[in-house]
Amino acid sequence: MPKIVTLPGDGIGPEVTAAAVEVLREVAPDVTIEEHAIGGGAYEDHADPFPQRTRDALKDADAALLGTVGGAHDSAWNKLPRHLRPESGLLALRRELGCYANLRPVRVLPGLEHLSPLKAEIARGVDILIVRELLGGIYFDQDRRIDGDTAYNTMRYTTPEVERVAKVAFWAAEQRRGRVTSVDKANVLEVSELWRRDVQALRDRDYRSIHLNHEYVDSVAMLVVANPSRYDVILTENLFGDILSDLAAVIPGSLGVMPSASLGDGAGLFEPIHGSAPDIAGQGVANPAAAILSAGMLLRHGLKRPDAANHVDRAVAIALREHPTRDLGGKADTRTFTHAVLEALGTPAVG
Ligand SMILES: NC(=O)c1ccc[n+]([C@@H]2O[C@H](COP(=O)([O-])OP(=O)(O)OC[C@H]3O[C@@H](n4cnc5c(N)ncnc54)[C@H](O)[C@@H]3O)[C@@H](O)[C@H]2O)c1
Ligand SMILES: CC(C)[C@H](C(=O)O)[C@@H](O)C(=O)O
Ligand SMILES: [Mg+2]
Repeated sequence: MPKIVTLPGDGIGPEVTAAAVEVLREVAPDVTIEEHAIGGGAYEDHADPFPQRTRDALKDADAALLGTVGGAHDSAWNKLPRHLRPESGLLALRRELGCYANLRPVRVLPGLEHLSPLKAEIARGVDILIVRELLGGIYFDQDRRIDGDTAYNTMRYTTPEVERVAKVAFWAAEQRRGRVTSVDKANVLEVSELWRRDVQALRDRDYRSIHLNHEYVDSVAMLVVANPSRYDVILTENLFGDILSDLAAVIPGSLGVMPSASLGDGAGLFEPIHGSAPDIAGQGVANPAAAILSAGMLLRHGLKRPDAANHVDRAVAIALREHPTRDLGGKADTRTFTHAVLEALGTPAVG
């Protein structure tokens, strides 16, 4: 029996994870689901944002489903030594699982372009996959410190790190429209120069059927919202991918519909890309679509159950059409939306 570890975390994390778990129980009733602590709450209870008990539970898990971690800007958690902060728990989790490739799909489903603040003709049919490198770059380099009134972080990548995530992007493009745009800042940064060189060399050696081009991150930040249909797969490093994926959430209309899958050496990690949304936490109004779609990605990539995954995607699309949540300009709260998904799961697919 497959085992899934859920890590609800902080803020709206428990609210959206509960919705995703309801959906998982419906479409995969044979799966064992075990809940564990992470983030600020875990620090409060266990003095560690990624407690040993959570690490142990992950050892024999087939996949992990995360909610969100972190507090508001004025939270006392932000004054803790960095390794004890909620976000450090999440970064340690990603490292523990060896999840180096973060897949962040950006899709405007048929008939849902009205949920986008962009013109319908720009949003219609958008289907981008952002492949974000997740274990390297400026996030993880240990050459970092605050030294009086000077602070340092280091962006460093090695060829093996670039190649392993680029392979995932090329593999994904092979299942899609065969195009990869590698995003960097090679006009300024040596790290990007190496990134570009290695991605191009890998394409020329092993993926000659893929159309690869290179663009600068500042330009992509404009083009991805001005003309999103020009992109198929976007491959980029950790920090650029973090920023571009929140920006790309504008296309479908909200961070609340943006799921992700983090893949690598072992069990995958599945999580919405949004944060703990302290401004709405506890009100029961968070959009659980991103968490439910992340459970769908877990079924697809983690448990290799594409039929169940498609079933979930379709149910979420119906619920978004009929009961959009407040972040999308609708009225549905978390409960109403989740009910709508569960109801849609019960109706047979047409066509
Ligand atoms: N993966 C994660 O756990 C993760 C990701 C991003 C931010 N964070 C943390 O979350 C905290 C808050 O960060 P932030 O405010 O910059 O970003 P955020 O993503 O939490 O919120 C940004 C805005 O989007 C809205 N929003 C986000 N998700 C939503 C949803 N599902 N439904 C409706 N509205 C939603 C919020 O209400 C807010 O107005 C910080 O502590 C940050 O470090 C965690
Ligand atoms: C909370 C933070 C560590 C995280 C990141 O920067 O990767 C978040 O912003 C995300 O996008 O998952
Ligand atoms: Mg982010």
